[in-house]
Amino acid sequence: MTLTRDQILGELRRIGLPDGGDLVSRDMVRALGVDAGRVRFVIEAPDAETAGALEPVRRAAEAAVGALPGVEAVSAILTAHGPAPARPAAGQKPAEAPSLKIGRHPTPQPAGQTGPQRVAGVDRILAVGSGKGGVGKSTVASNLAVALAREGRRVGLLDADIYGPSQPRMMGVTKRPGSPDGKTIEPLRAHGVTMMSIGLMMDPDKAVVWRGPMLMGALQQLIGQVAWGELDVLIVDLPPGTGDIQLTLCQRTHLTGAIVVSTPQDVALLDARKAIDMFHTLKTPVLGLIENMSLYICPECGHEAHIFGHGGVRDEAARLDAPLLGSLPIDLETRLAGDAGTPVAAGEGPMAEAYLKIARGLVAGGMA
Ligand SMILES: Nc1ncnc2c1ncn2[C@@H]1O[C@H](COP(=O)(O)OP(=O)(O)OP(=O)(O)O)[C@@H](O)[C@H]1O
Repeated sequence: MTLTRDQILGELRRIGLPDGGDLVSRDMVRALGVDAGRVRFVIEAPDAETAGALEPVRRAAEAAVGALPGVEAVSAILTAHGPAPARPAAGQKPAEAPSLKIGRHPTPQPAGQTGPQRVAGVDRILAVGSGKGGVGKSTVASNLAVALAREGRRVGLLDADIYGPSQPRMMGVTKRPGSPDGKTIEPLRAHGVTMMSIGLMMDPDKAVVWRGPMLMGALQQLIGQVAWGELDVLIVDLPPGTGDIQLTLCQRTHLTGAIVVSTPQDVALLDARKAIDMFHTLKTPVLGLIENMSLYICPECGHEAHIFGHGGVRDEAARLDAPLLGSLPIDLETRLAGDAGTPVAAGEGPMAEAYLKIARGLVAGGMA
């Protein structure tokens, strides 16, 4: 019998909390992943103090899920996401989550401000782009963010992929961000990364039909209104291609540079070249290329197959005189981990190592 999420949530519903309710009714379970007999989930406490008191609950949750038939291993991680937002005083209306009002137009640059601006408290901003969709740009962005956080950097991740925001799923975050003061948006925290996605502000069932100026307004809000805090690096996951978002970001925000992700396939490379040309035109330095889905290693026999071609990204990097920052194989665990909300870089193994290596390279090069 295959294990289901519902079975696991059923067990977790039986784990009571010291101050009433249970793990599920209090919405504390995040990133629940079931992979064959292996179950992973995160228990998210509102603050460090509560998390400290919940260790017996975590152990009880692990034991209860571990006792289900078919479960081979359970890993429950307890996290705390900073101090809880201030409670409204008696009689005061609770602060509403801010809305990124669709249709809002970008504000013009204040008089005297020309060219790309820095974001207060943020040392570096790296844009992760691609020419073609589906090459793994968001996967690379989330894993790099997590790997950099594991290297001790203070990392932010902004999902600016307006048409297909995937960071909430990949980072295992579903909560709507709050705004205690009604002006700034409180970002969320996951896997050591401060994150915000346009996807968390929108109705997931509604298709987005925004025109350029609305997109620019939304991007401006995400960068300027989110309380990012002090960051060593903010990673921006761009939509694929060369559209309004890329243009606005490069023209309005001071970027350290761009990283372009591509598969070795010719059609992907052709589009990657267009993205690189756009960054050059916008005077955004291209810091390097990352080859994703570079090869497939058969888990049964170890045979290596170059499904999307071979060497194309390396050649392109050489042509551009830009570094090849890393080559990442097609890897089932990467896909499963992304779908389950815990990027593969948060765990152990060759893929986590590969991402850590890229992260160390960026830190050593002063880019992150
Ligand atoms: N190295 C990899 N091995 C296996 N699967 C991968 C790898 N990289 C990405 N994927 C999977 O490929 C799919 C597409 O990845 P992702 O969403 O990161 O691409 P993208 O370039 O951001 O796409 P889009 O721009 O269209 O949002 C996802 O299901 C992801 O888990």
